[in-house]
Amino acid sequence: MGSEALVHVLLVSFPGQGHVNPLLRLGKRLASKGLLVTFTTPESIGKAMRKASNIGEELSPVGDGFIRFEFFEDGWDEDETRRQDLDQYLPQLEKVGKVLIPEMIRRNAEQGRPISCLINNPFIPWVSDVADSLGLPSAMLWVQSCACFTSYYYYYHGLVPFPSETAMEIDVQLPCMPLLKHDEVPSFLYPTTPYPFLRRAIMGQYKNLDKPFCILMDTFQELEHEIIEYMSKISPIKTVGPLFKNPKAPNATVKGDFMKADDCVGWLDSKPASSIVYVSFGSVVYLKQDQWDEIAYGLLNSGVNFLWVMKPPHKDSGYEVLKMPEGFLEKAGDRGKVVQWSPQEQVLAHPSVACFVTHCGWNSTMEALTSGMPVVAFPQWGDQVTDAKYLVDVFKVGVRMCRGEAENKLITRDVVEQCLREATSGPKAEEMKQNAKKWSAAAEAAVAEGGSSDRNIQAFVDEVKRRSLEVLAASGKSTANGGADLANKVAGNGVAELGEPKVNGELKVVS
Ligand SMILES: O=c1c(-c2ccc(O)cc2)coc2cc(O[C@@H]3O[C@H](CO)[C@@H](O)[C@H](O)[C@H]3O)cc(O)c12
Ligand SMILES: O=c1ccn([C@@H]2O[C@H](COP(=O)(O)OP(=O)(O)O)[C@@H](O)[C@H]2O)c(=O)[nH]1
Repeated sequence: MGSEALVHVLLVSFPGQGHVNPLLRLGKRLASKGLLVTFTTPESIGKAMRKASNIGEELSPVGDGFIRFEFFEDGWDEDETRRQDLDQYLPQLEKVGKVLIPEMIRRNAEQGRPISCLINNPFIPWVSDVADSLGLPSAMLWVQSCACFTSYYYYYHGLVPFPSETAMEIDVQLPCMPLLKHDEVPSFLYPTTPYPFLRRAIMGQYKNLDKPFCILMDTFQELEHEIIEYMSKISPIKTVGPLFKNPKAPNATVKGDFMKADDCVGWLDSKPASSIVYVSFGSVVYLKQDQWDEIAYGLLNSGVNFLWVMKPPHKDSGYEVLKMPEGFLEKAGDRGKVVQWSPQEQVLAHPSVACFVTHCGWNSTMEALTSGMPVVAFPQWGDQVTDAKYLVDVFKVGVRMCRGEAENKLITRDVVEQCLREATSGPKAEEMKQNAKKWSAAAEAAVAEGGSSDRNIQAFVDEVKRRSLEVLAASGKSTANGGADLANKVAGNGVAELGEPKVNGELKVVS
């Protein structure tokens, strides 16, 4: 069967690594269930992805379906510095996306691949408006935890008091969640956050939350059981995680890294079991030089082996380029390896790695839990502070090294050393390892055939197929004939002239 006959979904991603990774993983999961998936994000990132990963023009088979890429221009010059300012960049993406995405949809229909559903991640909520205007259904992939989804939901609707200028230090109690201390609430919600643009970006998604027919989440029922059950009654959520485990296509080579990972697996292989600490703060967090130095000395003094990711800052970010302390690399010798970007999935799965010093981004959190890897929590901002609370107090797989950037406290080398020792040897380390292994087994079961996330993905795929029949019935064509009629009905300005969708009982699912 050719890819033309498959139901086709378009995934539109915000151009950040922590957003592309989960959406692309969802794409592979949907493809493995027999859909044709087109993944799109701005060309500026497309260029980086093509260079770093195996992404070509062609269709890649994944399980029973296929995935392909198309990128769109964001309308700015390659070296435009305004991209660093989300208050300017997000409106620009919306302006060009509202023209170029409908054009992409029309082109695909003309080429015999009519699109049946749009899926976006947060920060680009206008994708649902584009879908609406074309009479297409849309879904959203939430890329943080359900606990954070709930926190933002309660904040947006003003359902409980949050820290405010007049009451900064109040704790927040949300249903089915542990009490969050004021500094465990996602930090974009503090009145003092240095990143109000990220709060605005997230709130923009909540303004449009009634548009997607489904909110997919990269978490799993067993992990956040009570809060998922509670929020399911309020919002059409479906948990489909951990997305980075794909049992039907485990070796799919399609990856969305923006930077080529440095080769470090040979070095990991050369070290004894459970002897290495892996240190990474994700793709957007940058520490200050004095904090970096303390971590370096903490690593040296603890005597552990370590793999440390030191990624260069974006040239327009305004961050200082960090340096290792004088003589650090010589003192570490073969005990340590510093890389610019790591193949994190492989690192976390490696038997030589004992624990993960992480900024607790949600992707890193899910990857650690799923890999059965204990963590040392070093959150900075946003959802990271909430994720750290869960890793340490709820999932019980972590040691806390700090409480977040808002604390404005230098974590000394002695504290770093002490946390590393606690996480790598002794009874606490053993207990965390056992807990991490339990989460890993629960995660495997959730994505295995018939598991909670697998059932939810299957139900979503079935729903997309059902709705695709409605869309095609409304355009008077079936997928097999290319849906050129739909293409004709999509006007140049992106406004579809379709009537009310209606089901045509005679059409059959063609895949
Ligand atoms: O890429 C960005 C950009 C950005 C700015 C300019 C530009 O031209 C392109 C991109 C801004 O904020 C981000 C924030 C992020 O938060 C991260 O988002 C994850 C998923 O929501 C969380 O789990 C993590 O904790 C959190 O650190 C992740 C990102 O990838 C980005
Ligand atoms: O050296 C690195 C550092 C990070 N990552 C990946 O980048 C993503 C980072 O997402 P996360 O939500 O953890 O943090 P963010 O970068 O969004 O703050 C995760 O999928 C990591 O596996 C990676 O592949 N290599």
